[in-house]
Amino acid sequence: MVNGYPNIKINGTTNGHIHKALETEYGHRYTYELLLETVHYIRNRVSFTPVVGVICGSGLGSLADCLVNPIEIPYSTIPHFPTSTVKGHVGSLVFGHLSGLPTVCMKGRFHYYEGYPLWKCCMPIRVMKLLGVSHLIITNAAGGLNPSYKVGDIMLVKDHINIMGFAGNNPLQGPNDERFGPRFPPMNQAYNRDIIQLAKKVGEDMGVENRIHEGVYTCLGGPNFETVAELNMLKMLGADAVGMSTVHEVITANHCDMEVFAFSLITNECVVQYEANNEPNHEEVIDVGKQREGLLKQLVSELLKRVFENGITSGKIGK
Ligand SMILES: O=P(O)(O)O[C@H]1O[C@H](CO)[C@@H](O)[C@H]1O
Ligand code: HPA
Repeated sequence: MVNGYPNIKINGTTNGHIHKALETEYGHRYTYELLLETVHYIRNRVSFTPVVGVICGSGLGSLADCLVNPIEIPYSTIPHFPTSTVKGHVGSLVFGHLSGLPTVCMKGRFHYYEGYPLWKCCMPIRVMKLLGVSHLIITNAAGGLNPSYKVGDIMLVKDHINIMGFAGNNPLQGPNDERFGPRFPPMNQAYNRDIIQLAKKVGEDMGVENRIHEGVYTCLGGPNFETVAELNMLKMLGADAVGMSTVHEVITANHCDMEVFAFSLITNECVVQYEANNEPNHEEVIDVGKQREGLLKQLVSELLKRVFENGITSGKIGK
């Protein structure tokens, strides 16, 4: 490997043309070294090493309010960081302690529809990894496809369908730097099963087990909400909830060997019939996030406490 590019040799010599082509195609991507500059900037401002990362979904930024002694760093001031452009995504990293654990919250994420390529949307995940984060909690607002889901319910993500990946759009595309992870990462145990079980138990103890489900999330590119035909297709494929984020983040986090737990707040029921006249909208999505913030804060704080009390590291079978 040379600067993250494969050192391709043809007839015994390194092929400069191929290098040049890769440079043009992928040279704009974040190298390991570039991300270290971002990490260096952050470390100069935060005195502790975060072990937990939380990505706050649309309207869920208040999860960061749980942090004790918060230090907030706007994305716009961090070297090489993209900026947030979506309502309900403030655009800052907040460091502090959550249930006694050193934590960093992303108050605002990056979406493909904002014009960022997937590798850019996922850049903060590698930054969190380099900072020391081992456990990542990913949250999102999503439309409920499963007819048993109601607005305000929580879906613990047990798996995903990477629709954008079907067309070859993947955050790991391009030269692979082994310092982040392997060329061909497995994805069949992408969501830590032990943490899912623990979250169900926390839900029971909070008396909200009837509002908590386990299901399959899928992500489309957005920004438009889906057509009736698209939603019916996604249902047939086995998706229980649909959104415009998370999947590529989960892939990037697994690639660099983080423990991942994700949940969706069901903010609207997907309209799967032509006769219905209700339409989804982003304001409603954010409102539902606000209505459920108390419950989600309690769930996340209690879950994290138990994850670390129980010493859950890998939720993978056989590890
Ligand atoms: O996935 P998060 O960021 O929670 O946001 C969801 O809400 C927005 C649509 O209202 C989309 O961005 C969708 O992905
Ligand atoms: N579709 C896609 N993304 C979403 C939805 C939806 O219905 N609700 C919240 N984010």
